[in-house]
Amino acid sequence: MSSKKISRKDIAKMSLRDFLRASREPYMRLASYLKPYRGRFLLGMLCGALFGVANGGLVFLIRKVVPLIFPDDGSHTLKFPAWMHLAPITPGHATLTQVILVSATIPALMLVRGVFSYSNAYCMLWVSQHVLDDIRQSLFRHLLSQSLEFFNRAKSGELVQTVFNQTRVAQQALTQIAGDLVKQPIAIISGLVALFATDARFTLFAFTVFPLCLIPVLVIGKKVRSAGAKEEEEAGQLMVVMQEAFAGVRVVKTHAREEYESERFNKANLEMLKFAMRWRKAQELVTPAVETVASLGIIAALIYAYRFHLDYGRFTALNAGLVLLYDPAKTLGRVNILMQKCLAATTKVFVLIDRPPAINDAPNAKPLAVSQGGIRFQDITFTYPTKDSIRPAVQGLSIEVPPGTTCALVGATGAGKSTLFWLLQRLYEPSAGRIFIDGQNIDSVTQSSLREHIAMVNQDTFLFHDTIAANIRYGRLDATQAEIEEAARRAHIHDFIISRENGYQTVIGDRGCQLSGGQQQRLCIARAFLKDAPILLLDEATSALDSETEKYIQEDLEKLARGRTVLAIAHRLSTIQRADQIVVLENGEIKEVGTHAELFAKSGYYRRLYDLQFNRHHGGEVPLAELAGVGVDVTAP
Ligand SMILES: Nc1ncnc2c1ncn2[C@@H]1O[C@H](COP(=O)(O)OP(=O)(O)OP(=O)(O)O)[C@@H](O)[C@H]1O
Repeated sequence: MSSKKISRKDIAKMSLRDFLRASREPYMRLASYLKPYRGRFLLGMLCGALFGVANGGLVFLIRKVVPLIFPDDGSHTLKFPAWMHLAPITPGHATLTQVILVSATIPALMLVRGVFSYSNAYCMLWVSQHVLDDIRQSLFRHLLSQSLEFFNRAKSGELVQTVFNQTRVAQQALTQIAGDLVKQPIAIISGLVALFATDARFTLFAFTVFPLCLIPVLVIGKKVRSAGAKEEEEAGQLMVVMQEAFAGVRVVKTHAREEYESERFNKANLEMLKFAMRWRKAQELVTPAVETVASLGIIAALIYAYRFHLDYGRFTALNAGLVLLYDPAKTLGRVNILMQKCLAATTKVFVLIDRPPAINDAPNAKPLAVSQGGIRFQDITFTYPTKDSIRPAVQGLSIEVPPGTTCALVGATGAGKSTLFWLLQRLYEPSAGRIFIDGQNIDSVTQSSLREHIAMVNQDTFLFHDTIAANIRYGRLDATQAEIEEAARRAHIHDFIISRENGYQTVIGDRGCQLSGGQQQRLCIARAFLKDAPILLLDEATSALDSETEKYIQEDLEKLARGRTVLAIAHRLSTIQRADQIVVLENGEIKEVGTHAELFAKSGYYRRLYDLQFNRHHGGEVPLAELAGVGVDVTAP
């Protein structure tokens, strides 16, 4: 089933009937989430219905009890069923005990009605929280299954808003509306039955006014549709601003842009406030408008009582009935408004849930079986699926990396080196060509098994706001503490960890911000040691670490690379010199392939890179990227 996206403009233009028709599909989808909880949901509905019936019962009861106190209103002796063994009560001659006993039935029925109301609310809340949990989970899981391309385009703040907030609004739609649509109409019907049974003519007379009460609901309802949807949209924008400011707080601070960010936040906040106010104002207007129109009914009732000499007991019961009808009628009026707001949220949630992931496992996909770890790129061409991609990031590229060897990728910035990493992990699909690992086409194996066999250490380390142990364990979730410590030892970070007061249980802050750059990289290396994958993707750091740390990390990486098939984006000549094969890339195509000695002897592009380094620096190692990327035209003869 798919959800067609309905724009705000469409919603604003729709008539109520069209709107209800369009909104049926998301509600049917929502209702399908109720299936596992239908027992409790139905119980909640039943309690709601019994609450409604109790409403009418109260009118009957008042009608019976009040005349006992007022003897001259023409009512008859109150007789009880024989099995109750109670003496009849004659109006005006009831004893105090009898009055107390009979009057006590009103609070007793109120209590029963209250229990039904509470049980209804409790069941609906319970069901709604579980439904919310399920919708959130399936949405979150589904979002994570989307390709990298999806996340490149999506604003993470908006995603957070949809997963957290829109699902909540959708859940309210389901339970509050489903609950009220049964409870309130039954309360109204039972109230009406009691009113008609008490005095049909009075009820008809009073209800000449009732249809008028619907007018404000319909008029105002139309106005709030767009405001409700727009408020949700603006809330998404607010989340985007917040998320970016917090995630990029270092950039914000180092540029002293706190004021600027506050302004952005303020602007988004005011926009949201504008629509929130519009929505709330309309919602709040419904009640007084309905009440004002309904008060006209009082005139009708009083005229009727005067004209037809209504007795006091009957008059009290009828008025109680009208009062008891008011709340359900008001709630039903609000349900209409709530439905309008919920539709936008529900549609948004299902549009995301229905979005198929760009990359799926083949129907008969098997787990990848790696015996040696040989990699082969065969005639690969790939263009990023963005509107402004004018040329392929990688074109007609073939590379063979024999098992257990290291292949260094060299080239200027934007040459396509990282793209090869993403393609090998099947985070993007090439438009032409195939990639094999140990002879198995990677699109014929499961994505999870493929990624289990590949470890990646890159310069853009990401650590979670969690303990050191948990961050290392991310490499292999079933690792024991001893294995985690062993990995940390091999990455030369164990001593540092145990020197901390809480050792492996030290929490390292957002993105590991309480650690230095070198420590963060070592944790990532430890993670890769723990993963122990046969294929290693290595993106060497270009960021300035002090030379000693750099040297140690280089040693750690060499140790990590031993016995594995390595594809390395090499920024250091020492790595390149040791590589079994160097692939020099330019604009997504292979320029040269060979060992360091072969390429050096060729006097080509690679030789220029090399010479440039030594001519400028007279020895000492500097990152190749510095030459290839930043301001140095390595292609110049
Ligand atoms: N997500 C993306 N969407 C669109 N184009 C992209 C995307 N990522 C990279 N590109 C483009 O693809 C080309 C190759 O990029 P890639 O990241 O592979 O280069 P690189 O050689 O790794 O560069 P660097 O050394 O600077 O990291 C570049 O022109 C880049 O602009």
